[in-house]
Amino acid sequence: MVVFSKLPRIDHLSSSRQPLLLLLASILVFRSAFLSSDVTSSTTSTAFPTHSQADLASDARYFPLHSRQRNVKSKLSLSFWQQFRSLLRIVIPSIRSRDVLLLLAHSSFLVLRTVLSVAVAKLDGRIVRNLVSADGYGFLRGLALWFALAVPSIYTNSMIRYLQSKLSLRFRGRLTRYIHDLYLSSAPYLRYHRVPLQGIDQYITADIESWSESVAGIYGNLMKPSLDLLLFTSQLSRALGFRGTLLLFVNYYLTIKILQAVTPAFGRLAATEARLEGDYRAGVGRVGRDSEEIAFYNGGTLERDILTRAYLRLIKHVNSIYKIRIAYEWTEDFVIKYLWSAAGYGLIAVPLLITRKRGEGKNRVANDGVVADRTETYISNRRLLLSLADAGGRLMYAYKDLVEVAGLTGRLYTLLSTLHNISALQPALPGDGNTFELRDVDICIPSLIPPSPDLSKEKAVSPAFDEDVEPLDHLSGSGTTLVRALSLALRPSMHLMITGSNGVGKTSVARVLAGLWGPSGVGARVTRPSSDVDTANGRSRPGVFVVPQRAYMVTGSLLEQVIYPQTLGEFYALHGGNAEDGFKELQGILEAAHLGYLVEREGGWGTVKEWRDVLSGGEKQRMSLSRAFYHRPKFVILDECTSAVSSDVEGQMYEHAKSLGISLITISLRPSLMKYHTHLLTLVGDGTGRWTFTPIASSPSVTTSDANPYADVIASQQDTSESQTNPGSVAVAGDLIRVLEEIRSLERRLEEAKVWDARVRELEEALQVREGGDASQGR
Ligand SMILES: Nc1ncnc2c1ncn2[C@@H]1O[C@H](COP(=O)(O)OP(=O)(O)OP(=O)(O)O)[C@@H](O)[C@H]1O
Repeated sequence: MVVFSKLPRIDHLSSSRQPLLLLLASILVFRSAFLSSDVTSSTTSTAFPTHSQADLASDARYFPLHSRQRNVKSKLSLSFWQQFRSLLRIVIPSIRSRDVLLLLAHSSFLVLRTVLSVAVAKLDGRIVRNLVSADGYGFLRGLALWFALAVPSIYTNSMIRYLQSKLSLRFRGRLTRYIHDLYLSSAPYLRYHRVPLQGIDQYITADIESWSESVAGIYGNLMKPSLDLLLFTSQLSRALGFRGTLLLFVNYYLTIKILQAVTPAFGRLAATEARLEGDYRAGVGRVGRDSEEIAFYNGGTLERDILTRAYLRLIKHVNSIYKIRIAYEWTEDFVIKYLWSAAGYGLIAVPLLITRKRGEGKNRVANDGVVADRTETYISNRRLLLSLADAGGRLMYAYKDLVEVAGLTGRLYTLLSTLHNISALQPALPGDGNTFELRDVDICIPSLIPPSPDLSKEKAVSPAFDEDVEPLDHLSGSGTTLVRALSLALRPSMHLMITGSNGVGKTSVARVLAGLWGPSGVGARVTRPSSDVDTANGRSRPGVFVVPQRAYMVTGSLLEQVIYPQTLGEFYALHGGNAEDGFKELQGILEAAHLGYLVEREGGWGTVKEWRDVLSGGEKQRMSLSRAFYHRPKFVILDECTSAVSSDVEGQMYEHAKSLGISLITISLRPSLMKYHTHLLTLVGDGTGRWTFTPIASSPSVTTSDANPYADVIASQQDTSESQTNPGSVAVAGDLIRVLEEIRSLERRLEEAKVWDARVRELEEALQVREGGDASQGR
């Protein structure tokens, strides 16, 4: 009786209903205000602000490399919480952000659901009490209240689900935006080009999505059961007294200890699963991308084996997770469903049995009231205990989810810390804005070196780390040296041809010239031409533009292929309301690239196709060159980009580029291209890094001093640097030039031979005609 007298009587429910109704009403008002603003701002809510390079640079301090997860086996280690906090800073950037509002709304509904659960438990007891004491009116009133409570309960549940999905979407949106801004960074970082992680698409797509969903889910899964536990325990403790409450806490403690002992390293398992998923996804992507080449080789069977192996590795791992989970789930089910319920029965039964013994011998009328009270208390307590068991179960599931989130957090942190710790490439010197100059530059293959000794130490102590994360390198260190102490200066109207055998480092020189690789060497200096605004047409003119070996076709319309990397918005802004002029200019550019037929054939500038597959190899190369014609850079680097173009068209395009005032830097092995250049850089390729830089004196393409405003510059360059070399390479360069000259003279003779051949045929025909005439006269 002592126990029951401590319980709040159900009759007092009506007085406690007031705050409940108040809470409900305020949440409804808050929610309607929230949703209406949601509808009006639906377009902006998904567009998150761009992060500037300065913001990103200052964020780097939150992503140091040394706080990467040391040992995933320790489940929720300190480093996990540090990493998690760094990621939270991105998804909830400020206390005044909309996400905090969403979290508040979500939390309010979670609190409301718990309050409603307690009310339902009490009402349950009250209905049964009315039944036992045969109070028909009370029973009907209870039933009416039951339905009244159902409405907010159902509404609350659906709002919790809605707000959770919304939170997850916003987390994903913010993280994606942040990583896009960081990953697709322009020079001097070029992180998308220099990041040393494999399977980056898996990190940016699937990992971000899983992390956002799990984190939004975990908030509800942790908060609701924790609230339930608090509230139900406080309600029950009134009924169970000190000893009962103590036993309840002993029960909690034992549960946590047992489950901790049997919980596997879900974090590491989840991280490995994501990595294997990424390997498989990359394999499928590769086959789709290079399907034609694979089909030419008939390599389907081999590719199938490679994909199957990747898939089996993934499935084997997923299967092992399922097996590991069996033992855990057995224990979890037993503890939560059976141990907790049994403990609950015990806790209720003890006081009941004790009071029964004490109450024996009292009169029958009094006993009727006691039985009704006892039934009500039993029903309420039993419901609370069942809800408690349920809350405990959900808390344990949430713990498991949290450990899995630790794995995903580790992967995302690895991505972010790697991106943040890619150092900026050494900026080029400004110079006069029109000159390309290299001084004592070593061209080195960037080596796979860890950026700090700390990291290598860390990797050594962390087996989980080794397993899941590829070695971290920075594309700025110095590895094998391809070219030593390269020095050259290029001014406008100087046209350079770079030649040398395969793999000698020609493209690598272009990488340094374009700023993709940093220069190495003591006192190395690079001066690059800068972008200018063309005074003639007010358009920006890039200092350098590269047409790479492999033609790249962007996703989008035919127009976007030509103007790449300019955006459609920039194109239309440039031409104001008169885009027709722009299209006319572009048509002229396509004509110059011998692609004039394309617009009509493909159905207009707006046609969107998979251009990579639609255009032939030669067409793709000509399209790439047309981009250079469109942007009219001061210098264009042409890296074997006309190998699939016929030599007559190739020559016309080279001449066209020069007529636009573009200086050529051509990487090629074709001697026929020499005539379009004024200088030759030869990479010797004997492993010593030697080179020669020589004027091509007899170049027929060098314009006369009348037409060429820079002729004096060229002349002075030819005078002063007849042949810039590093020691010992003069002979090799001389040989090469002699060979090239000989080829050119043979080509000239071949042309002459064709003329003589035609003349001989002409004379033979004339002779035949004369002989025929003589013969007829003789007859
Ligand atoms: N990122 C890299 N990592 C490792 N090695 C590289 C890397 N880039 C280039 N190399 C190596 O550096 C050497 C020079 O490469 P590069 O592409 O500059 O040659 P190339 O002279 O342009 O050859 P080709 O005429 O065949 O196009 C090659 O042996 C190549 O394998």
